[in-house]
Amino acid sequence: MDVSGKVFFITGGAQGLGKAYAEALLAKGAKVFLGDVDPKAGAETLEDFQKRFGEQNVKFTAFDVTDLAKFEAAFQGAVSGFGRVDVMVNNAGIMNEGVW
Ligand SMILES: NC(=O)c1ccc[n+]([C@@H]2O[C@H](COP(=O)([O-])OP(=O)(O)OC[C@H]3O[C@@H](n4cnc5c(N)ncnc54)[C@H](O)[C@@H]3O)[C@@H](O)[C@H]2O)c1
Ligand SMILES: CCCCC[C@H](O)/C=C/C=C\C=C\C=C\[C@@H](O)[C@@H](O)CCCC(=O)O
Repeated sequence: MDVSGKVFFITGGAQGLGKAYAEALLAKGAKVFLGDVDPKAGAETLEDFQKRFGEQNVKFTAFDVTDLAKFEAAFQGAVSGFGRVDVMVNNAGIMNEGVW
């Protein structure tokens, strides 16, 4: 699949699977908006990716996906900044393997 130039909005993108999806997509020429509730991890990931893939190709905003107003503001920011969102990756979530 050719993702070059496509815009991806990835929640929970500061670390783990969301970060890995973002890295793979950026390496293939996509543009990525990262959202995450963790501002420190998000800022670190943003700095790393902007250095490697270009400042204009990746953006980050800290927000909790359960806060609808913040979620909508971030999404509109991504649409305004990149011109559109092509693919939504609803990755943020909680997995409690320890209690299974
Ligand atoms: N890792 C696995 O083996 C596995 C398997 C099945 C499903 N999943 C699912 O995949 C997703 C990612 O898993 P992971 O292993 O990368 O987890 P992870 O904990 O490594 O990363 C999750 C990221 O989401 C962020 N996040 C958590 N709650 C948030 C919220 N309310 N709003 C915004 N950001 C939030 C965290 O800050 C973190 O950066 C989760 O939904 C998880 O349940 C993972
Ligand atoms: C060739 C043009 C390249 C332009 C690149 C441009 O810089 C890309 C920007 C991409 C996304 C920007 C998103 C910004 C989002 C924030 O404004 C938003 O999330 C803030 C929400 C604030 C709030 O109310 O919580």
